[in-house]
Amino acid sequence: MSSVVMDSDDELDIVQLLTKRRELTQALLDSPYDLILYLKRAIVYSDLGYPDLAAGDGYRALLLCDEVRDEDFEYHDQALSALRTQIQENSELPILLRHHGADHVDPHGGVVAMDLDGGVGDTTVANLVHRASIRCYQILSISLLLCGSLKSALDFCTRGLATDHNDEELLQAKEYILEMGRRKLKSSDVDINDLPDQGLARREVYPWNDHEPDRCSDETLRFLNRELSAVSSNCEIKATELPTLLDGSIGSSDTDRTSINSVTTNLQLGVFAKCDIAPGETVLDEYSVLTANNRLKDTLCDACSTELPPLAPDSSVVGCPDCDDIMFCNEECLGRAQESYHPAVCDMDIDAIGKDPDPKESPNALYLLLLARTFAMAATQECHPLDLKEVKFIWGDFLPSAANAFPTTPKGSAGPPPIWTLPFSFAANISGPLHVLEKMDIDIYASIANYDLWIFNTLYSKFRGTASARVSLRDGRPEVAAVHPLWCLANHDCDPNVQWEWGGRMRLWSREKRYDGRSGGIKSGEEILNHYCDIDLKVQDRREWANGSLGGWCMCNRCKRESAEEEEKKRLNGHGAELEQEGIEEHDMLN
Ligand SMILES: C[S@@+](CC[C@H](N)C(=O)[O-])C[C@H]1O[C@@H](n2cnc3c(N)ncnc32)[C@H](O)[C@@H]1O
Repeated sequence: MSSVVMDSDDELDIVQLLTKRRELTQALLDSPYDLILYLKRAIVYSDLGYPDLAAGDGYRALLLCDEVRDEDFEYHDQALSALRTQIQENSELPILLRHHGADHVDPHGGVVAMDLDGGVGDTTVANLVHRASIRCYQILSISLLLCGSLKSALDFCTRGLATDHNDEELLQAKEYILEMGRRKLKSSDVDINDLPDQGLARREVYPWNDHEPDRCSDETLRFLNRELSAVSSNCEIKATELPTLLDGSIGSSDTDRTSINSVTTNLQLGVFAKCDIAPGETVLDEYSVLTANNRLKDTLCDACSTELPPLAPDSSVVGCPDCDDIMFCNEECLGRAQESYHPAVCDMDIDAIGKDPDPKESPNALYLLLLARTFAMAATQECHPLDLKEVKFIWGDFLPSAANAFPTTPKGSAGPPPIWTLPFSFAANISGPLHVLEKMDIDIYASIANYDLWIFNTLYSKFRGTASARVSLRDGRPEVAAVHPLWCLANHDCDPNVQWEWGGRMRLWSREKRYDGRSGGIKSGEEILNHYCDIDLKVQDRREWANGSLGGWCMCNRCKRESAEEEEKKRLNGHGAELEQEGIEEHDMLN
């Protein structure tokens, strides 16, 4: 894994930019409808190397431009008053609105004479909003390009050029987007509808994220073991050294990988037997409301996402007394929903979001729905989303910020660096979550303390590393997803000693027999070896899956042995032992 070497000047810059970001965030908490503050923070994010977060702020600023322009809009008065204050107090506005900080395409391009002369009349405001909206389009076009979200980048660029068809920065941005589009599509003709929108962003504990716990501390382990004792009598959670997994592009044989992996381990959590567990005995039985399903008007429980029992006169099925069409398995599920998430979405017309998606959008839609459920839990429980106990302690597969700090430039952009492993698109990470919040009647400006883009990204990182899915029997696509915060602490092995089934509750029990017919049972002190993939797959298929889902090849004893056997077979057949690996598209457990 490569990282960027930084000198002390770079570090000083970063410290200063982080201070600016903190001050601007505080200013936004005090004045949430100020589009200029959003633009300023977007530029800081861009200079810090977070184009996804820059795009998020550019988009909120663009929405606020509409609020200023249209007096019928909900936040018109607040947005206009914040802008008038900026005009009166901020003499640097014309400079800010001219061009883009560090990533600007032409530092002197697009300069428009702007006379603010301290006036706050309609003409000044109209001029300023016009210029600000172009600035938003510039930031969105370049930032989305850097994340690889090309279709949205071109869409915003085209909208910007419709506002000012001579804007040099937008014209240049359009060239860059088309150039990358031609390379991606391997064609000289670029149709916006063919451009990819699925890009990547940095997956990390942001330097300002103070919600993450020390996952291996005594305090965390005490808390988690208290939670575990409610769903398991024979296991405990402990810190454990795991081999650091390397992605499939580094070395092709097990010999390469074993020599690299043998020196690298990292401290994570795992689940261990605290007494002998007999074959067939239950290991864990966990209920979660952090579930989602993407079937519109289907017969699933809204809380646990299991199939509802048949509707008969003595059926246990109950509906919410205050809204239509929302059904639960029984009073227990209704009760859990009422105490944990349902009041925030009761009768809110939120049901259609993410439902019946285009098949290739199925996993993204489920993750967005998990995000929506988290928002509802946070709002109902009046808690920060990252402090919910179902979310706070789960694995996020984060990389250190320094490893992610790749300089990116729109010129000749090859797309986001592959070390950025969080799948990102404008729809899934920016507009989708904001749409959910609006449907929940949450003010998307006044609530950034709880619902800022970096928080959505942190949630996505966690869900992509831990959610399990059920696929449709009709078309094999994922249609139901859930996070079981304790189940997901058990590590993977292709020779698992447990089996699991998820139907309302996640049940884990000791296998009667291991995959090769050995008898089951787990000895006290042994690790609970879960399985996240189909263990009947061949070793190469399991490894391809693990490369995308675990973040590297599985190095369990079974994989190492079977892979050596395959290599030997190939050698004997004279085919060579090279294994082709596909590039990583997605790191998640749903795929
Ligand atoms: C769902 S989490 C499992 C629990 C995790 N160890 C924790 O601390 O919460 C999945 C992550 O655990 C790690 N992991 C699971 N099984 C592993 C294995 N067999 N070898 C190495 N790492 C493993 C990988 O980093 C993977 O991304």
